[in-house]
Amino acid sequence: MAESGESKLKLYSYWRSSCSQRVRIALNLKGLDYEYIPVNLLKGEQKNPDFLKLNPLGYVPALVDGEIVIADSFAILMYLEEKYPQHPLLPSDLQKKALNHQASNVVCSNIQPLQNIAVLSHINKGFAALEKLLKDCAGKYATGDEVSMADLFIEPQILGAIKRFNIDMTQFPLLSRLHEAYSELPAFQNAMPENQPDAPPSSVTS
Ligand SMILES: N[C@@H](CCC(=O)N[C@@H](CS)C(=O)NCC(=O)O)C(=O)O
Repeated sequence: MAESGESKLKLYSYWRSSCSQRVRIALNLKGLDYEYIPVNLLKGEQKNPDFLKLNPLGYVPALVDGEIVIADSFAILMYLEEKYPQHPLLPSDLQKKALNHQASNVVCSNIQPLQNIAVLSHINKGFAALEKLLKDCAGKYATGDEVSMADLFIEPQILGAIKRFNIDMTQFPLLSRLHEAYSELPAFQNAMPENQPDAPPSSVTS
């Protein structure tokens, strides 16, 4: 909820953007009301001069909180984490916290930027690394039995891999199990691409 005297958070998002989806999950988990502002990447709206004022790189997501503008999902999540400590995304245990940072960065740096047809093999490599990284610490979720930051990075990437790139996730049993667990959580369900206001009707079955 917006605190009194504060304007409502605004999220510039694209329904199918995994980077935007991470932030949507965080906003949902923390129970924060926000205005959804669609940016149609296929129409090139991320390159509109008005949007470039928010993020000169021309990427979604971007979060606007009053006078504060933050682009880049990682920076947004850190901001939300500090300003709205409810439902912490980072465990207090230092090792698990570091593991969350590491897993998040595997997605951020080694999977998502490479997510196009020519480089699908990099996605498989990143998923294989995540399987190894998490094998000794995963509980119901990536680093234990509570949802934490790594989960927010992992699920949109799995969804994208399945729905857009037809990657066979059975080769990644741990990630497949986590995917099942996420699919039962309302915060994750409500953040799904097809449940966003700018999703085309046909996306429900895609
Ligand atoms: N590191 C950035 C990456 C942002 C990013 O790559 N966003 C993609 C969508 S997931 C985008 O806006 N692409 C638009 C384009 O390539 O023109 C983040 O995590 O927010």
